Amino acid sequence: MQHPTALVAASARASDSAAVRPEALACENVSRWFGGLQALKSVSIRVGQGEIFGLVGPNGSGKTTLVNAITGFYPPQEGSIRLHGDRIEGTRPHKVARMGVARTFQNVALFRGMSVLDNILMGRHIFMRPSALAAFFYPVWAERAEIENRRKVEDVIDLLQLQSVRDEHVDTIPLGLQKRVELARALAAEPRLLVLDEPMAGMNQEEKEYMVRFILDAREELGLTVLLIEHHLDVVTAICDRVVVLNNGKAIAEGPAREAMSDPAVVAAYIGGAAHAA
Ligand SMILES: Nc1ncnc2c1ncn2[C@@H]1O[C@H](COP(=O)(O)OP(=O)(O)OP(=O)(O)O)[C@@H](O)[C@H]1O
Repeated sequence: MQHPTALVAASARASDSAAVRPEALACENVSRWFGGLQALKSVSIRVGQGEIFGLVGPNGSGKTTLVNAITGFYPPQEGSIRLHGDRIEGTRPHKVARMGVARTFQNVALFRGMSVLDNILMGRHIFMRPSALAAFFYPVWAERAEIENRRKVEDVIDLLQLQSVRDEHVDTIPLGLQKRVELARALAAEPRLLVLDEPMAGMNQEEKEYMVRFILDAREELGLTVLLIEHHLDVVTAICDRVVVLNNGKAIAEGPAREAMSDPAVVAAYIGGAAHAA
């Protein structure tokens, strides 16, 4: 297992080609208010296919609000969002999911009382049709679909090395593994864009290193684009091709992670804010 900082060179090489990648996601002048509070102020980002793009900024800067705008939970009141060229602003979350966007949440959001395997299978729900009727009229089709769902889930279990806990209840496994199960459930949906909201929150160093490795493996093997909200700045500089830094709802820097993070406006925002970088 490589330490995250050992991955800087690979990330730097990847960023060289970031500008010429085809577009996966583009937000243009996205704004969102909550009552009198403007949480996003005309934010624009462009994410290339296959990039790991970091969303960084002090607490309350608007990172989750931008992710919620993209995934349809809180549509923007101004601006546009394109996913692989299609306009999606205002699209409902389940439709955005069907268009190939999967996300994990800041606080672990697993189905308590269910096994690791069943939680990951839930990630396949977007491929499941009204099954009772289908199973009655098309038993062969339903059986094939079930086999395919289970095969995909087994692939994800192998990729994220979850074999040893596959039958455990999620409540009984450590937080680091719960976060990995959440990632597995997102990958089971076969997304093109994977949105990770603080996947390493609350993790120790070893758990962080595993998570870094799995995100890189998933990007590599599944050809994903990744949008990553992360407070651990060592991880951000190690694995993100590019980042945008938000502060008070505004984008104050964008570019390769190291350059953006050393921008004087970013340093000032972090000193002035409540950053809890590692
Ligand atoms: N549903 C909501 N209702 C009202 N205000 C909200 C809502 N969601 C976010 N906000 C406000 O919008 C601002 C941006 O919040 P957001 O959660 O996007 O920040 P963040 O950068 O993700 O913060 P953190 O790093 O702490 O998760 C904050 O002032 C927050 O209180």
